[in-house]
Amino acid sequence: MSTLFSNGRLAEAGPVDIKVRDGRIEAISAAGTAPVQAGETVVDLGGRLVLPGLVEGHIHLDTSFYGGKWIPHRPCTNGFDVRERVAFQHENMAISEPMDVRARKQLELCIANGTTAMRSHVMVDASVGLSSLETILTVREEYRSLIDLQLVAFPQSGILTSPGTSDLLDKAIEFGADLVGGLDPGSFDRDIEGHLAAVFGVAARRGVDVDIHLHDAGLLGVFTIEQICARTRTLGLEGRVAVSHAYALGDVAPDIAKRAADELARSGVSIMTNAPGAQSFPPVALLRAAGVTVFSGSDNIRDSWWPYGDGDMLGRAMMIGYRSGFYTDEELNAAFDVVTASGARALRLEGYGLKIGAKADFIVLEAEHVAEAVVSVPRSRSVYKGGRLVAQDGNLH
Ligand SMILES: Nc1ccnc(=O)[nH]1
Repeated sequence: MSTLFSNGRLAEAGPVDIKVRDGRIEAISAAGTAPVQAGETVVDLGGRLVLPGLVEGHIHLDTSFYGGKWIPHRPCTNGFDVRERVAFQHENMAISEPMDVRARKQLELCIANGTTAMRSHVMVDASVGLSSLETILTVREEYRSLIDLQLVAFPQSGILTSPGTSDLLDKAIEFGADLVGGLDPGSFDRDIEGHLAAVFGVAARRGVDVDIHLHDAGLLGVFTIEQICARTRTLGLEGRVAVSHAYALGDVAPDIAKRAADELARSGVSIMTNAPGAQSFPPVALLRAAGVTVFSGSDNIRDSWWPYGDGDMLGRAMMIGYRSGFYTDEELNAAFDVVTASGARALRLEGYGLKIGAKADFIVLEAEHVAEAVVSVPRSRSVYKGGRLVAQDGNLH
């Protein structure tokens, strides 16, 4: 089965025809030159810009209440406190719609905005066991043709301070999770080496990648990053480990951030940031210049952590650029890279990009070029997954 997408515009190559067969890009040629085969479907892209599918690299499908009733945000009582936020999360989940209903709504929002690949953290701890993972695995199956979804077994209640979690993380991988996660080894479990030994133990035993939540500020956070880098290199996991949030990199003096960036680059450890509200956040340009893969995600969409989030990774690129002070075309292109090619590298996506042999996952919208798309965030888009139209102008097809 083949489709010819005629008269599209690639960011770097001008007007093109894109031939798609069995979900993959078979050929890209100058517009008007591709021969139309008998029985082939032709889709005229009308000169619009064709961009690769957006990569949602960090989301919590199990804990959002997007699409359900509005639950007002509760601030922490004494400054940002992960333990307190997790307690609020438990309370709110108890009064929300069923998890599968909420997860579907969130997935559909993201797909409609052009996300074609996603990494979601799913709570695995003594309180919920593997039940959240079981639900999200079922939902993943339903949406298999619309989105590629990786799941991280995420110890939201710590590992050492939540007895049984270490074994649960291991079981979660057997059960279908793709990666193992972690959470603030220093401030939450108060035992950096013990926590990391558990996380990397699962990674080594099960042969899975790692993605660790690290909200810890300042030098505690930087020290934790150094320990994560050391373990990554010891196990030869370069390119397979991510630190999410890494607020600390935005707290410390530039020379300390630069040294950490060099360590991250040499260890092949990527950094995820969502350009979070009032939190300090990693210096994206400095990290990229050092060779660190920086990727992004919505993180929380309408949940106990904050009321924001719309599942639009192009809008997220704008926020990253805005908070980073990115103004030049080169900088705006860098913000776009964070939500596309860098995301694909961090997630180790197979067949990503607008090239021959890649999956035909792309979005089509009205913009002169990438830089303009990042600042204008056009709402009107067509989203193609494996060459099939899956969403149009914010609605699933
Ligand atoms: N940003 C976060 C969302 C959910 N859980 C966390 O630990 N952190």
